Amino acid sequence: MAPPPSPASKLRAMLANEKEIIVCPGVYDGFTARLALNAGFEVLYMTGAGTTMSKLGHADLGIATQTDMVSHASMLASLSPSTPLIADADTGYGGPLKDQVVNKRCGHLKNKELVDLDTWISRIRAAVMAREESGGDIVIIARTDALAGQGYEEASKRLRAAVEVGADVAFLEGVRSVEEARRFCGEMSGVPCLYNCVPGGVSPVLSVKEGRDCGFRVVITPTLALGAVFESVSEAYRKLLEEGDTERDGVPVRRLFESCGLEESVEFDVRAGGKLYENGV
Ligand SMILES: C[C@](O)(C(=O)O)[C@H](CC(=O)O)C(=O)O
Repeated sequence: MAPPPSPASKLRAMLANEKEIIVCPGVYDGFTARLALNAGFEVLYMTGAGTTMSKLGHADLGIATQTDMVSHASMLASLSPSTPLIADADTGYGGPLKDQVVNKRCGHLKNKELVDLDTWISRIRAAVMAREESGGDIVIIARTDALAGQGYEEASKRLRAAVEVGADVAFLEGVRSVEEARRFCGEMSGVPCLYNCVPGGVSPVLSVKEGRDCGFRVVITPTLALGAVFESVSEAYRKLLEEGDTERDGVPVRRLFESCGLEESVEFDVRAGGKLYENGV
């Protein structure tokens, strides 16, 4: 029997289908990844900002290390090994990928500093070489932050150069208008383009349909889950502190565990001959 396709080749096949727009919910921990999988998403996006906030409790200022990102991505990928995971690799930590200085910041903050084109391209090339040497087929997404400080022409030149050395997808960070978005997708002539949808950032918030109409092939929503948790958890904590409300109608704990694979884990153990859970949990 042929081995199942790798998640990377699944993502490649989705990218090859020009009619398709790949919608990637931002996930920042195992729980949000489970919720996204349970909802039925076919591709997940591990946000670096969310990883830094959830794992380290800090803002997106280049505080997370390569080890933080790799361990987080490995954990998320393990929850559904057949599901493609797009993982933020920031500036590559001394190697690839985005073109900010290593002390990067969220692309929607001010006064970003960039490395020069040659330095950035060597980062992308390093990722491409690592892919070749590993015999893998991961999809490399090149992101430039040049739009804010250096303008459209420079940003577009950088992305073209990145594609020339082997990047698969172009990510123009901080697109400023729908017109710019359309122009960019049109001019990248066939190279799949990614849209970063961040409320309160510098880019318009586009629906999936609007993103598709502009010509984007991939949409990521890095802060979607963070925003939802921010609102609802802040309110639940406020109610507990100020009103002593302990959530009488809260989500039953079993349902929470079930959302994270309770039944599958028990079933796996019983099938392996384990006795611990044979009478149920
Ligand atoms: C895409 C991004 O790099 C991320 O960490 O997911 C961030 C998202 C954000 O902070 O809103 C970005 O720099 O845009």
